[in-house]
Amino acid sequence: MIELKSVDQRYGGTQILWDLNLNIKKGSRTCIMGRNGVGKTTLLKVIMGMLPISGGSLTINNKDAAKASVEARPEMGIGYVPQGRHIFPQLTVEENLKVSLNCKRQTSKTIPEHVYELFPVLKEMLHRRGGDLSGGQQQQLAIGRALVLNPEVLILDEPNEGIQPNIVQLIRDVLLKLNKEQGMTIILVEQKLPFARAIGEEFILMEKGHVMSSGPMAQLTDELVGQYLAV
Ligand SMILES: Nc1ncnc2c1ncn2[C@@H]1O[C@H](COP(=O)(O)OP(=O)(O)OP(=O)(O)O)[C@@H](O)[C@H]1O
Repeated sequence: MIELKSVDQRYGGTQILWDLNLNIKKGSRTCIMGRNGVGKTTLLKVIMGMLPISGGSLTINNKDAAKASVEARPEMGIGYVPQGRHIFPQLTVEENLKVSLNCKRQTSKTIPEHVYELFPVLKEMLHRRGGDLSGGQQQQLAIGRALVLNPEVLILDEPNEGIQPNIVQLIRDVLLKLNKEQGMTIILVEQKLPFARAIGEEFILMEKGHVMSSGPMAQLTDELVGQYLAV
């Protein structure tokens, strides 16, 4: 459902992504891995339409998405949880969640109850300012905000950075539930191997803007880990 063919991307004169090919299937769980600075976030931003590509093609549900703006992504059924969460600190939890309701895809003007069922703390803290929440609560808010639009694909950039273990477990359980019960496609950038193995059915290993290896998670050998992930 998301396909990249020979994609190149540049920041000014510096090429970051090189001849990148990727085919994300509907209902799959894919984990993108690699050391710091290899281009994982850049790849997600390309899929999100936040960065233009300088070569190749990007299609979403067989439609050319290379020139479609980031604002068009929710209508295409894509939800995004950025690195660093990017919640609005001055707005309440409820107001943060309602930000998504302004999007055209959303016909209802209320927050779907399942968001609170998945993350009960959001209901408890509905009137608390986003900036006053803990890191783990903010991450639940960031994921909840993306889920308000009932996306078909959920893209997450290192959701566990600086999060305590019980919340990491909750996020893992929520992602697996969304995938298994709703068939939601999950694309995850993750550096921590146990979490990547728990979520990913497929892996993609990147280095210096290239995909070096990909396949079923069972084929992610210690040798590949040593070569492309260990620091
Ligand atoms: N706005 C920018 N302008 C120029 N170069 C950038 C910009 N953003 C990122 N880069 C460079 O692009 C490369 C890839 O960065 P990117 O953030 O995609 O890597 P990453 O694999 O997600 O790293 P991390 O795990 O640290 O988040 C890095 O060399 C980075 O310095």
